[in-house]
Amino acid sequence: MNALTLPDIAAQASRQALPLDWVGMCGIALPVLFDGQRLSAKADAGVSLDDGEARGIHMSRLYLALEMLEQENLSPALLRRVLQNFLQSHEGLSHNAFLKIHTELLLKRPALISPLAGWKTYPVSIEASLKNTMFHVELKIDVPYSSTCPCSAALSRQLIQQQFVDDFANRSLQHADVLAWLGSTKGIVATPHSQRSNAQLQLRLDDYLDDLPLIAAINDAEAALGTAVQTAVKRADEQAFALANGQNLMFCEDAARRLNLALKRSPGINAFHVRVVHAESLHAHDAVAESRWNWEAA
Ligand SMILES: Nc1nc2c(ncn2[C@@H]2O[C@H](COP(=O)(O)OP(=O)(O)OP(=O)(O)O)[C@@H](O)[C@H]2O)c(=O)[nH]1
Repeated sequence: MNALTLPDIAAQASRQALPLDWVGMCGIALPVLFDGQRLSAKADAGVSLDDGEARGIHMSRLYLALEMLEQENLSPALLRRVLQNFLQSHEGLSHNAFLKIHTELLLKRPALISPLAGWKTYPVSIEASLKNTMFHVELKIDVPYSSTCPCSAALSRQLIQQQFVDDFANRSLQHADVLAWLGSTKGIVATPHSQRSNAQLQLRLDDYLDDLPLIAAINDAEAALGTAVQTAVKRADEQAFALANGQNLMFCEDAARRLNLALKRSPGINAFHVRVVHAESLHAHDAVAESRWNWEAA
């Protein structure tokens, strides 16, 4: 076979001269480093195709630039360098570059009482863009937690009171009888419904941060919500969790307001959009609340 020059279709002129907003690849598998951990990730890498005459971009150049992510901890500076590389390798074709990395953070969390700990995953997306030299980073983080309905708790308390009236009407109260009653199923004749819930945080970062504040944002969100889902659990931990939930009744509106206040105080965040989803055990549908701060569509 002759040594032929390989045809380069991307370099041909486009039949329809038209710029494109985003061209690239989605779902590229790659390992990334964060906080010393190697994580399995999927990347979407793209550029704008501003030269409407050009047939296509050079996908392989974007793909190869992602190698920069393998050896260095994820940081705003590293993301910016990758995006700069996208643009340098598409000089004359593209003004804007985009990179989205989706991964799962693995954090070790202590039990509430026992000296145990276990791992929890947090789905995370890091979206970086370089548009006409303007660099932006946005984080998306899912934080699971537990919520107990305050309305259901009040209705349950009323039923417990009613049961007490039924069982103790016209009787002199004896401490031992009341104590035994409280320890029986009649003492908790109704239980409020509670649910595994999810806070979806979208955070726009200050421009010149050294680090991605992923762990700080998760910690701040969990502290604000109060009843993060647990990892290793012994009975003492479960009892402490039951108490924490009983002292932390919340509607989805309460959760969204708490997150709003907490994230405004969280360093490095200059805008956010929060969506909380309570996967109700009362209904087959969810209760949802959203809150935004400094947030306009990008
Ligand atoms: N632009 C573009 N390339 C595609 C698409 N689907 C697959 N490719 C392939 O991506 C491969 C890599 O493209 P390039 O980066 O242009 O490869 P190359 O010409 O060998 O690399 P350079 O010499 O650096 O331009 C090519 O073989 C393309 O056919 C597509 O929809 N658009």
